[in-house]
Amino acid sequence: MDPKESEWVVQAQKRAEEKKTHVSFPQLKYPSLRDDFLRDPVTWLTGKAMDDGAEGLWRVYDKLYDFTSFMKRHPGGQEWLELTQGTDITEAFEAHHINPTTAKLLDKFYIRDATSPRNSPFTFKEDGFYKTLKRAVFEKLKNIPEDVSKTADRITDGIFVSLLCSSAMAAWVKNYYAANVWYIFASVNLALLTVACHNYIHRRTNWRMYLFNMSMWSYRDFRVSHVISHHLYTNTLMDLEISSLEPVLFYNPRKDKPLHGRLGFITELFFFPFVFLLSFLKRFLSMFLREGFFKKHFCWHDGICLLLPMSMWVTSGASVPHVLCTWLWIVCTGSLIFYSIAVNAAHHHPDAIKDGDQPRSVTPDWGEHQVEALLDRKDVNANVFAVVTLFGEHALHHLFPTLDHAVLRYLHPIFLDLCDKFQANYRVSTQFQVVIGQIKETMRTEFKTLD
Ligand code: HEM
Repeated sequence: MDPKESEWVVQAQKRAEEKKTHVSFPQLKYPSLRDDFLRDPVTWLTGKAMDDGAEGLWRVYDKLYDFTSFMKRHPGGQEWLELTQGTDITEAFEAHHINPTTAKLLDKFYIRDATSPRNSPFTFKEDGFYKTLKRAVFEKLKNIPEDVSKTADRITDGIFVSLLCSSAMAAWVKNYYAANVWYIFASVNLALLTVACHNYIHRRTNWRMYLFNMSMWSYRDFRVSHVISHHLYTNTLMDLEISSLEPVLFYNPRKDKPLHGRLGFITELFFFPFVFLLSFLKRFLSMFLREGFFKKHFCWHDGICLLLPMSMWVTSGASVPHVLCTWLWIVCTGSLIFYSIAVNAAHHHPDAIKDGDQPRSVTPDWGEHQVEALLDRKDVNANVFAVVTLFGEHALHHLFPTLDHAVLRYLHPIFLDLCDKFQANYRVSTQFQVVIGQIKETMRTEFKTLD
């Protein structure tokens, strides 16, 4: 039986302090290496492998598979299987394959049964919300015109060209005020390009995902911290995006240190402008602290960020120090804009469930949990440009991350129908309300009960 409201708060507080289990899902142990100093993708994957019982193979539900021979042939790209070896990929497998025939391939690679229970609270029942929705979406996709996704491609390419032109102008013009206007415009372009490229990182290998690295971030790191972690274990203790922000005090979902919540809003302001730079520096720090890290985790595409200062230098003819200085300003301001968009997108709101809050079930349907862990914004969803550049259509994007953002609007009728039928807790708000909610959430110091 669910504990009463007052009992929940006491129990949850105790669990948060002990750090032996999740707070909302006490059947799961506290994630290994979660509080490691670096909290980077490598630590996260290592900790997950320690907890998942995959024995160096890949785990899907309670079976272990060896996909080594399949990795190079995987239609979604080798990288997905390379990154997840040794872990439980049930959520990743379910969320990334809409075609029901994909599951039939698993048998070919079966090795043995797992010996420990799954380290995840989520379920995927055949007659549950997510699987029912997935079947309906698979049928619906057959009737959506193929060129719909070209809109997002055009928007992304346009922003990329605009970034190259505006950053070159920022370095070229001599007038102080004109240079500032171009630099701010370039920063906005960089932030919007980073968000737009996120649309491509979730999918099979494609060239636009590499443009994400123009920000100095790594799309490969993001595939772990965002795609495999945040998207699949949203707002739980296994959500790396949340845990990696905790040390900078901006946000403390566990509310076990209330002061963090209050300081959060102030520290955000100091932290946001440097996020791209900090993540770049953190990768270098990891390189020195981890044996073999460079070989395994640095790739040619980590150099893509240098294309921006190089193109500015070539096209503007300005001096190298001037180009570098302008570029750093663009990167820092772009970072501030990107983070302002990201934290005000969907999840950081008192109405979105987080670890510590009382769940409706300790073994929820995965899709229902996704819907509970976010709020959609109707004003953003009304416009395709806003959807692509402001993390719009957030609920459907979480549920079907491989679908182009521009396609998602066609799925609304069946999604709303099934939310109704399964009484999924889907909420729609406005961008303004979500910003206000984000500020309230940063100051929240209480666990939420079912009431
Ligand atoms: C970490 C786990 C995995 C991730 C993140 C992943 C990701 C992806 C992605 C992003 C796509 C492209 C989807 C699209 O363009 O619509 C894809 C396609 C595909 N993947 Fe995976 N995958 C994973 C594991 C597997 C496994 C274990 C198998 C087979 C046993 C598999 C078989 C396939 C197949 C057959 C397709 C093509 C599906 C289609 O086009 O309908 N994947 N995968």
